[in-house]
Amino acid sequence: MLEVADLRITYGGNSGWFGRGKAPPPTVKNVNFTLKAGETLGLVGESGSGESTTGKAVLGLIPFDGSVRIAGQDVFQSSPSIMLPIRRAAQMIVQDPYASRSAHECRQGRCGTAGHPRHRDGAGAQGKGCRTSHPRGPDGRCRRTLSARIFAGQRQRICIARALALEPTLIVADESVAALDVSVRARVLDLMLELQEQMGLAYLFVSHDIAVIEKMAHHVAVMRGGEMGTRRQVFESPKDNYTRGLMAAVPIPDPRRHRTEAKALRVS
Ligand SMILES: Nc1ncnc2c1ncn2[C@@H]1O[C@H](COP(=O)(O)OP(=O)(O)OP(=O)(O)O)[C@@H](O)[C@H]1O
Repeated sequence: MLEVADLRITYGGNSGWFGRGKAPPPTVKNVNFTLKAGETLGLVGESGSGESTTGKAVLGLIPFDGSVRIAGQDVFQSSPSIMLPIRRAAQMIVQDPYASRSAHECRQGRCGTAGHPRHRDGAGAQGKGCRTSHPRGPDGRCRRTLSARIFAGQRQRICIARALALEPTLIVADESVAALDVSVRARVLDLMLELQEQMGLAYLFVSHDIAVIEKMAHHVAVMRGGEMGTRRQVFESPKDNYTRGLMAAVPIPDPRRHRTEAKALRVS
């Protein structure tokens, strides 16, 4: 579904007076991974290590060096006629459900529609979007509600619905549940897993929340450190020091385990 090879991204490539200054260092370099249909790759790393940048490059939203292929087609080098279905097949679920909705959009019945008008097939896409945002609720309820009055979980489901309205096969989910409280987050993640099973979706899942990655990902790639493997390999027996440090920084919500581990650290 997705092949990324030797990805390199530099922001502000031409710096200085007429671009003659020293080029800034790349934000992302040497990134390689693949993602199969129906699977999730969790992209983790400390803040600023370039996961979001990588997600944007995968969708062709920012320029990059190297190669990104979706369903075998090069994201930048294919002709527009080849790219149109590929752009429809790869969608993003954004990080902030509050920033992504205007207060009146839902009332106007546009909350379930998505993408560039060229991608839409009118009422079909809109109806599908609304059904997806309310899989267990009455059809089209969101059309009558101001989005300012929709609660966070519902908003995030609308973001998911927008991404799904074009029937994508690949979704880049960039901190998609970061703005949600714990119980709503769990419900949205369950919904995403359910949709993955039903639609065979591939997710590139970017999150700083290791617990979210542990729940969602089949494979995990660590930015900066570069370790990659199955969820089990990376979480249970990380080989790289950077990954071990990243895992050790995750707070343990069990005070008894925390005390035992702290004691063990003091003894050693
Ligand atoms: N448009 C931009 N122009 C210049 N620099 C940018 C731009 N977007 C991001 N950066 C810089 O690139 C680096 C990586 O940003 P990115 O958002 O990809 O990181 P991240 O690991 O996803 O972290 P976070 O989740 O905290 O945003 C950061 O230092 C950031 O300041």
